[in-house]
Amino acid sequence: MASAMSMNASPVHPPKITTVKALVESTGSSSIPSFYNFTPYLRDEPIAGDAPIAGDAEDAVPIIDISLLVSGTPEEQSQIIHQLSKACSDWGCFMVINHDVTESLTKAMIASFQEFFDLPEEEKKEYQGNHVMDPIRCGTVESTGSSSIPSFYNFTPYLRDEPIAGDAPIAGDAEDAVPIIDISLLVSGTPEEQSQIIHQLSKACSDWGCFMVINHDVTESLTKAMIASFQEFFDLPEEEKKEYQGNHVMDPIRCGTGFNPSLDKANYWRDFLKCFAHPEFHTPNKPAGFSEIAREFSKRNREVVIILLKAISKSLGLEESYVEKAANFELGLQLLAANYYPTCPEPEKAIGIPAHYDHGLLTTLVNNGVSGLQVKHNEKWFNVNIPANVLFVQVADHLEILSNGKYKSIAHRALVNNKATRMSIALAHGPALDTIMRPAPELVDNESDQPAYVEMTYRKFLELQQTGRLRSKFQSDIEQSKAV
Ligand SMILES: O=C(O)CCC(=O)C(=O)O
Ligand SMILES: [Fe+2]
Repeated sequence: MASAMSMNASPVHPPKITTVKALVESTGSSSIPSFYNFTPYLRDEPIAGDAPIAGDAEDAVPIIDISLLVSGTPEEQSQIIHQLSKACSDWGCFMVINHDVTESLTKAMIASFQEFFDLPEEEKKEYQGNHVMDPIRCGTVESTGSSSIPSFYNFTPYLRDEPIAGDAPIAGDAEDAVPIIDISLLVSGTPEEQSQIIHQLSKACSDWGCFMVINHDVTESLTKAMIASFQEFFDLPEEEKKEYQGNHVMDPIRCGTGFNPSLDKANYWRDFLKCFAHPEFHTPNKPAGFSEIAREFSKRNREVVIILLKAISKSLGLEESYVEKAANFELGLQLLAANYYPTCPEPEKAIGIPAHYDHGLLTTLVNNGVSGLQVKHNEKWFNVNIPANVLFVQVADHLEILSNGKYKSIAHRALVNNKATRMSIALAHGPALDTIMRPAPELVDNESDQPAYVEMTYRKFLELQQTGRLRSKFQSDIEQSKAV
């Protein structure tokens, strides 16, 4: 189901292998093919902040005396060419001295730009351009006189999708720490018990962004039947599964491999099947019984989520059907996704699903007893082992948007292992596709408090995410400033 992708160079696809499962079954080798090797891409994860600051570069950045290139002896010239080669390969930058861009000309240029910026706003407007190809273009970031920036400049929701893997330390297992919510007390507890659970939910959503739900109505036997049925689907001959291959995020049934094939750099060690389960129900018509089990499983999960959304609304100080109404949840998109991670001979090199945030309101997740899920909490990765009778629930992007950032969607990823095939089943419970989602005005409560998120429909959000444009919007700004 997953969402926030952060990789966007040209994809590298394995020749003619349609699923990781087929690959594993056909090779049985002890190393993984190079196009599954994720380690080169671990380097390009951070947008900001994680690398230490080593000091000023002046003493170290190479210095190139260009006058020697122009009028030096042949030895001097080749020495400078050697220095250039080292500068370009070691640093990617250098300082040029003794050139003909005179200091006085540079000073005059700076002074002249200063004078331009000092012109009355009206006069500068004449040169306002919007397109990177406009031959003259001036623009502005207005001073608001406030300590926060207007929401339409806020790129942080999109910056947050930075980490692909590996940067944060592993802090250990999360079971002892992830909050546990006894949903039966929300349904039939005393008023005191109910408000205690609502308080626990509020803490769980704001401190962690995830929690374990116990005593719910998705029975262990139903979950087991669902897992077994997905296993049968993945065991179908490749030819039969091909029928359900879909390419577009809006295809109601989609099976494939990877994560976001139009954006993936490396291949992910994961096959998937995704079906829209609500408002319309779609599933493959094989294996036998699959559709009935999937329908019941999706319905029961949805019932749990409705209970949780009511309690979460209350925990935000809103009336209990607030989130459901704001998201038009009656027509909400529910996506049933199964992830299949075969055993991997080199698990440290590959990744099942890179770090991402889910896009709905809440995600409910179960697995087949094999671990691999990690969540990021306080800048550390925690292993999450989901017990058989527990629904693991994650806060997703649209609850973050609706709560104006009070509750944040949680970064998570799936690692692979060399011992047992892992399967997880995630249900993304989202708003209706054409409902415009924005922060609840009640949670943007005073003048200085701006809505922290841009409004858009869930459909638009999904489409932008799929093309990588939630993130590349940010990158195009970098391109523009380079192009000036
Ligand atoms: O396999 C897992 O545990 C995580 C799956 C996931 O994050 C997703 O499907 O979005
Ligand atoms: Fe996810």
